[in-house]
Amino acid sequence: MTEVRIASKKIFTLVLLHIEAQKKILLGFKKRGFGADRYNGFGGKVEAGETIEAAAYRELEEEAGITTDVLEKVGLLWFTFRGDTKGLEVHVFRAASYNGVPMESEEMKPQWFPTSEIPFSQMWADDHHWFPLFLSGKKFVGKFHFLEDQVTITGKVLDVVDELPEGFDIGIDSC
Ligand SMILES: CNc1ncnc2c1ncn2[C@@H]1O[C@H](COP(=O)(O)OP(=O)(O)OP(=O)(O)O)[C@@H](O)[C@H]1O
Repeated sequence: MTEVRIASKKIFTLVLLHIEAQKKILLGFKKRGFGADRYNGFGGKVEAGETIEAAAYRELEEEAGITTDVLEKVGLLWFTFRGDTKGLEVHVFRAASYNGVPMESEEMKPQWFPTSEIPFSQMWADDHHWFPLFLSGKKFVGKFHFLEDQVTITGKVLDVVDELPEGFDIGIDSC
């Protein structure tokens, strides 16, 4: 067990558009910034004065050029990195339908994938742990501790829950 001291947190959203009837999911190839050159859902930092849900709708539109009528909150993830006292709290949402046509933005290039062919080798290392829970309609809470390389996971907790907590506490954690 390693002790991790987290002094502050940043809140992010992550939206996954999952069309269950067609067994497909929309991901975006991130062209710049944090997580560049990886596929991910659409999302970003929650801005001051904005609700987390509003940020999720906004980022989906900004990054993928589409809107959705309903977002369901399905997951809460907590990422920490060795040598960094900042925690990343990611609120994961599911969209089951959308309006418009997915379009490439400055940040993301959207691409559909069959849910049986999700490109985990080109995604964040945590994704292959929790995507199966997402795809099977579960709600989940996960904590992942990474090395500085942002690839190696040295600590992991992942639980299926009935109700999602509001967020994570900063302070001392072990993993
Ligand atoms: C560590 N393991 C991780 N696994 C899966 N997803 C992760 C992640 N860590 C961050 N994410 C997501 O990556 C996006 C970053 O967003 P990011 O581009 O930094 O934000 P935003 O669009 O506000 O940035 P700009 O400042 O405009 O560039 C955001 O959806 C966030 O939820």
